[in-house]
Amino acid sequence: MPDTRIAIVYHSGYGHTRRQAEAVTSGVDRVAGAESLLLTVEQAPHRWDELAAADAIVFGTPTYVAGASAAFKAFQEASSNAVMSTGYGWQGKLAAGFTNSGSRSGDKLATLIQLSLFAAQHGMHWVSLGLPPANHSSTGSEDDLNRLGFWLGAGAQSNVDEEPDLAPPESDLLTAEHLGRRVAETTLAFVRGRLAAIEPVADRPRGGEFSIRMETK
Ligand SMILES: Cc1cc2nc3c(=O)[nH]c(=O)nc-3n(C[C@H](O)[C@H](O)[C@H](O)COP(=O)(O)O)c2cc1C
Repeated sequence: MPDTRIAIVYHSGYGHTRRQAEAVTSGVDRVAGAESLLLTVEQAPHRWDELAAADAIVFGTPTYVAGASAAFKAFQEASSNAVMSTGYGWQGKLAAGFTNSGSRSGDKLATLIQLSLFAAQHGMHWVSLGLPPANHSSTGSEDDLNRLGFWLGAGAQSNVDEEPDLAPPESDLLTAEHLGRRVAETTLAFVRGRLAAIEPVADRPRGGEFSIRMETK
């Protein structure tokens, strides 16, 4: 049994963002105690129970016309009925995001902001990329991790005349893998910390079944 399960929900029209999603998944699976669940936005609406059981959800979409793709937006809207309206089941989960587009900028930041607002509307805790920006000096290169210089999530860039076996480049896939590993490690710390904060009823002076141990200096 893994200690934590992390879902990755993504859309990819032509396969490039799928490569990024697979890299996030492999980053999650590199962390002992963590297990990934990779779902497309087409599959996710049939798997709400499995998403409810995950401790974290990583959202991924191509940037189409300066925002998430219409297919990803449809998943967002479906979650409003299926998750928000039925009791905010994703509240307290961790979240992160990634996006891929044709241009180096391509307005990907707008998409990452959109994903983080989506997580906030669900009451989730956002995990940032956690890498310094790179490829911004005379010694930088396209091979650097985080070559596109994002903080909010993982960015990738795919030349529009290249198939997914060539684009996005390895540096962007390694950046996505880093995000997956970071989300898994952060989620494990969060889940284990939450468990450690819960005392069994026998240790409680009064009240219900569990108490949260509040320690003050
Ligand atoms: C409808 C549409 C809109 C797009 N808009 C943008 C854009 O705003 N910025 C950008 O850099 N690339 C844009 N692109 C290019 C895609 O982001 C790029 O080809 C990406 O790799 C596609 O990912 P996918 O193969 O996972 O669908 C657009 C592509 C399409 C089809």
